[in-house]
Amino acid sequence: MTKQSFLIAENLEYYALNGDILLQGVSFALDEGAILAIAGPNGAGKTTLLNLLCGAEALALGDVRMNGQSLKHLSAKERARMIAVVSQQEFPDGRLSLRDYVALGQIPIRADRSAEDHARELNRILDLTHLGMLADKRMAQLSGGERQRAHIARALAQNPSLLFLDEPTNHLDPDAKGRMLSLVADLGVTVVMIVHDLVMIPEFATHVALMKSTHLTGFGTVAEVLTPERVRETFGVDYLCFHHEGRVIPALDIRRTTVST
Ligand SMILES: Nc1ncnc2c1ncn2[C@@H]1O[C@H](COP(=O)(O)OP(=O)(O)OP(=O)(O)O)[C@@H](O)[C@H]1O
Repeated sequence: MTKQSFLIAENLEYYALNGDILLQGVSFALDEGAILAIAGPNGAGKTTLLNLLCGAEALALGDVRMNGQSLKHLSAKERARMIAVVSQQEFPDGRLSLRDYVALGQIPIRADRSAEDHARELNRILDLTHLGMLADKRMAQLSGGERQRAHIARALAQNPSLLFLDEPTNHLDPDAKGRMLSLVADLGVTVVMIVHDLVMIPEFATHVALMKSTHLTGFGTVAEVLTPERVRETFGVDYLCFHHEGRVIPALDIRRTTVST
């Protein structure tokens, strides 16, 4: 018997209320522990796809299966024990302390551990995300980058087996960006994230889903999908690869746009 993929998307379709197609014919299979970067031009349908995969929006057609179970048959409680999501629309109560905000992530798994174990795990996550020193600050007092790290820490506190992130490096400076993506890549959980910065993808992702105008233009390993030809076809910019100290360093020539998106 062949091993079943951990996350399976089968012919996903989604429509706006006025009937416009927002997503069509999206199918892929991802193994456990893979890090999938979803990339594509603005308006391609990346957030729509992420929302369907995590169950935030109901599918018009198709199915999403996680660990063999259809998302349609999972209760909200079962989903919360499996999936954590950091969207672009996180508006926490500014009066909450950072520590209390991150602890909200532990609610779905509260019964799994003792209060002491939860407190210990919370401190570990605050350290891991370099937020320990800020734990008593109120959410309203944090900078944009600190708040973004807090959202990710809250998601980690949920101890998910599948983590969905919509542009996780938003507001982060280059050093914090690198540290956050390394952290996410080393978690050992399956991750699906929208990434705008193409040059980050080879450093942290194992797989790429390229999107354009409501559908996938490529799905596969980074080496298979992130090629100069496909990037030019999808984004209309030149994707260059430099060799430096035994590594391939990608770059975008954004002044050489070739097609409109
Ligand atoms: N509820 C909705 N009703 C109508 N149109 C929608 C709705 N949600 C999204 N759209 C449209 O669907 C398209 C895809 O939106 P989506 O947010 O998925 O794109 P995206 O690839 O995430 O874009 P960006 O990179 O700009 O965040 C856009 O043209 C958007 O205007």
